[in-house]
Amino acid sequence: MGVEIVVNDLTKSFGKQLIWGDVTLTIPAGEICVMLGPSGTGKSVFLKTLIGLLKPDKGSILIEGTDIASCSERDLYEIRKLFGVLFQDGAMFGSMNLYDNVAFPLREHTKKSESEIRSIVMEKMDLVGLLGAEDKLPGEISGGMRKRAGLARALVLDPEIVLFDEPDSGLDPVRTAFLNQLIIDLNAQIDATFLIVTHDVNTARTVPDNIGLLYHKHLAMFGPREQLLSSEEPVVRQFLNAQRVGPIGMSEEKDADELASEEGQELPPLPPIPLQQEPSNGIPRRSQRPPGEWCKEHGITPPPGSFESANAGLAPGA
Ligand SMILES: Nc1ncnc2c1ncn2[C@@H]1O[C@H](COP(=O)(O)OP(=O)(O)OP(=O)(O)O)[C@@H](O)[C@H]1O
Repeated sequence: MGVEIVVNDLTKSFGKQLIWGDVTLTIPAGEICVMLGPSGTGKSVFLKTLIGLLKPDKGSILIEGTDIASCSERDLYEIRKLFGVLFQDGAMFGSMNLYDNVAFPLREHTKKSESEIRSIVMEKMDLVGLLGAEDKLPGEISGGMRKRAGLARALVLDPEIVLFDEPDSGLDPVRTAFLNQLIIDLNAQIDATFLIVTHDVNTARTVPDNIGLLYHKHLAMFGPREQLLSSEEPVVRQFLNAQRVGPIGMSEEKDADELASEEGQELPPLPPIPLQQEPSNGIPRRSQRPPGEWCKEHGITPPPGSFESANAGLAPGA
């Protein structure tokens, strides 16, 4: 069913450099969340902190009652078994074929026999559409296949939480669309909690239940997809619509002169909120909410044309 992650008042610095501070959010069990933010705002650092690879300076991360920011190494080892991680480049061992790469965590962390391992590896390879490619080396396959192999490996220990670090980086838009569908289908099937770090605005607009935005050393907003897609908050609006006008500049924040020169510039209206992408079998995911529910509950009128199509409001160039 997936587990909840409760992050409270988290702060992380490297030496004197504050990466982000006061990050508070709850990643709900079984749901899909996307974390966005300009380059260098510390999204990867956030993922690494969640799995205990980096220690925060302050704050807590509660998972099933254990605070992984302060627990013992032994407890951390146990908690880490709940996680599957898809690293940016798939993080495959180049000298091992896909079968051995996917089998690796099972051989390292369990006492399963080779025949049990075989059945799990083949099941996960099937889940990600890679049956038949077991003997290939990572260098012999495309980037998209490597990501799917990395995903199969992230799933072999039946994780309750799956973290995706830029799953779409380096993929063309069609491969990204297939990978997003696979992510949605997997969530429906295994019900784990998914957190995806991405730069792809279209992915953020159509895939998740919730969106977070890290900006300027803090969490600018975190909430249901409809909340962020209907938000007039300048940073959220600029980022989710891939616009140049707004507080985010070429290298993080615009200075006062740049902002002053934009004064009076009319912002384009908010684009329609697209329908959330559904599992390919058409059966709604357990955590899926009816389109428009959040807006209705909060008395927000969504932009005209919202919830009419999955491609509504595609940001230009996204
Ligand atoms: N181990 C480390 N030691 C010191 N500084 C680090 C370390 N890891 C990351 N940083 C710094 O933390 C900042 C945030 O890095 P991070 O990779 O998390 O950003 P990001 O938002 O994921 O960026 P991108 O979108 O470009 O992948 C960067 O300035 C980086 O140099």
